[in-house]
Amino acid sequence: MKLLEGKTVLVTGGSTGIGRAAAIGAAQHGANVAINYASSDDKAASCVAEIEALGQRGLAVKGDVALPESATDFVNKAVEAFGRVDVMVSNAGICPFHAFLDMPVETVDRTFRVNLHGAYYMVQAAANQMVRQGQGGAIVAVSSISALVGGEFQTHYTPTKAGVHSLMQSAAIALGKYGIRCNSVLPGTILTEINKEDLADQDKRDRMTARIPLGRLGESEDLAGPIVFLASDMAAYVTGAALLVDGGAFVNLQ
Ligand SMILES: NC(=O)C1=CN([C@@H]2O[C@H](COP(=O)(O)OP(=O)(O)OC[C@H]3O[C@@H](n4cnc5c(N)ncnc54)[C@H](O)[C@@H]3O)[C@@H](O)[C@H]2O)C=CC1
Ligand SMILES: C[C@H](O)[C@@H]1OC(=O)[C@H](O)[C@@H]1O
Repeated sequence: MKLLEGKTVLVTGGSTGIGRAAAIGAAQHGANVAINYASSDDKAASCVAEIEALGQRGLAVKGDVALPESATDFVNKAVEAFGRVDVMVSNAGICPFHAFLDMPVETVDRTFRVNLHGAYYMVQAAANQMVRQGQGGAIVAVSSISALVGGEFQTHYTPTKAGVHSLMQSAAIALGKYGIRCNSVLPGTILTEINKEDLADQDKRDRMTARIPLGRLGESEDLAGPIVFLASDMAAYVTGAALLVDGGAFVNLQ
């Protein structure tokens, strides 16, 4: 059963990792997919090729999510290509691990701008388009287990993920009257580029794995199903919710 047949799905940071898995998952479920990407034209092109190989239409739009104009540009180009926006997956993010006491101002600023401001502008631009269309829509933000728990080297990052989680709650209230649902997924530790260097430390990797009742770190594809579900009409009465996708790590105190 295809859950997103005929829908147009937009994904930020869609050329790699969780965003790419969401884009491909949406295409497997019958959606045309536009991805926003920051830098690598080759990775974006290969994602579009994968979407097209599934028989769907794909589009890649370059843009820094930290800039408000990237959001309107992304939405406008997707509408030009596909006629509408049904789903926004706000996923782009960075996590430059760093100690707290000597955290550079620029690192804090950039992390906030990409992860939180970027999500805000993208969600707002998509919501305005959905309101203009008058047929509702779905927004899924990629927050994190880090919205709920801290990290010694993530003092600049975890507040952005709590912020994204909170943004989905408030947007769910603001947009409910338009039939637009807003939810977040809260991934645990997923093996992607964002933590490749951090998890090269085998001790840390083993500690993270030991905390997970399902016995393994996550893969990007583990997020595709939950994101597609929240984007689909199967979740028609789900809004303002947050879905942990962490193999059980959060609940594992002892
Ligand atoms: N990997 C993990 O363990 C977890 C990741 N997350 C979140 O998942 C999201 C995706 O990250 P991953 O797939 O893990 O890593 P990733 O590094 O593969 O993906 C991040 C994507 O965002 C893009 N991006 C970064 N800055 C951007 C900008 N200014 N404008 C446009 N795109 C930009 C990157 O180019 C990349 O494609 C992030 O928001 C991250 O915080 C949340 C929880 C756990
Ligand atoms: C990048 C980290 O490995 C990852 O990011 C998150 O949001 C998770 O909490 C992990 O710490």
